[in-house]
Amino acid sequence: MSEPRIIFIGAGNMARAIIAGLRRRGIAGGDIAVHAPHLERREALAREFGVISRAAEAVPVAADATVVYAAKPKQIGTILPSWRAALEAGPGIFLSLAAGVTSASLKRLLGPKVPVLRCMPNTPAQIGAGMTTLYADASVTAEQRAAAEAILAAVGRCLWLEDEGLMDAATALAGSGPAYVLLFLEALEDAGVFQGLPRATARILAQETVLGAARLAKEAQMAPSNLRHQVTSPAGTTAAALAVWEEGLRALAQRAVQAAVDRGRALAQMTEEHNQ
Ligand SMILES: NC(=O)C1=CN([C@@H]2O[C@H](COP(=O)(O)OP(=O)(O)OC[C@H]3O[C@@H](n4cnc5c(N)ncnc54)[C@H](OP(=O)(O)O)[C@@H]3O)[C@@H](O)[C@H]2O)C=CC1
Ligand SMILES: O=C(O)[C@@H]1CCC=N1
Repeated sequence: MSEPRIIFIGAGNMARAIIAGLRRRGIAGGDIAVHAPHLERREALAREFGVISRAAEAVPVAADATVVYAAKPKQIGTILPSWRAALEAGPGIFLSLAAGVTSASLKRLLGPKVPVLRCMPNTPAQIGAGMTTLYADASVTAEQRAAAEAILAAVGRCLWLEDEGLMDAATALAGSGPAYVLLFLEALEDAGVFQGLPRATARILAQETVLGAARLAKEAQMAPSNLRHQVTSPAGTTAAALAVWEEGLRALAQRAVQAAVDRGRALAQMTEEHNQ
């Protein structure tokens, strides 16, 4: 049997989502290996997707392999050094999902020879509706970028950032973003229940409205403000509600995204200090 070409370090939520996408795209289970400490977690992936389950320890990898880091950012300094020799041996690439961990940090851990790429997917990847930003510096070739993008394209849309400094903002907007939208959904559902709608009805109304508005914004190719004006009759119900939202929503969005950016930078700093 040939060696797997896509090797996951970590068998958690994001690894599972991406593996599911790769299998949907027709990548063979035998082309994918998963390394993680807990037998049950990685064996569950092996049963469900036919991938190769392996202990956490590093092993030599195929020359054209992509090693995907899908364990937690704070563990990166202890996990990566053992993979350095395997990665340095071949022309394979290293693709990190770790929030906040910079290319410079990764290169310090893996050495200057290993092509390092970063990405920031999000949890709608579980259903193939993910939004991933990617970054690689100028030393990474077009073929290496394409190999990384092919993996993330299996779970949704991909966008490249030219400036690594913007990865923190992308993480705060799209990486964490599903949680903001889900909180909004929950709040709308509760507000509907407060007005007397049955819970199940309020949930359907909230879900379909958020989904429909997001699709409209994407497909109509108009600014959200123009589409909002279409809903807003003079002195009508929408105008009354919007006046309340405007009391705080924009300022809250700014503060929330800023808090995520600040936290990302603090975590990166802690990871950096931990790795020195
Ligand atoms: N969750 C999210 O919304 C997003 C997360 N990310 C990033 O993705 C990465 C993974 O996050 P997520 O999937 O949520 O995390 P999880 O906690 O679900 O998964 C982490 C995995 O790492 C494994 N692990 C722990 N130690 C080792 C080791 N020594 N070697 C190999 N694997 C190990 C764990 O193994 P075991 O199962 O055996 O315990 C677990 O499977 C993080 O870096 C995060 O920043 C990026 C975008 C969005
Ligand atoms: O909350 C976190 O730190 C990770 C990164 C983006 C989404 N989840």
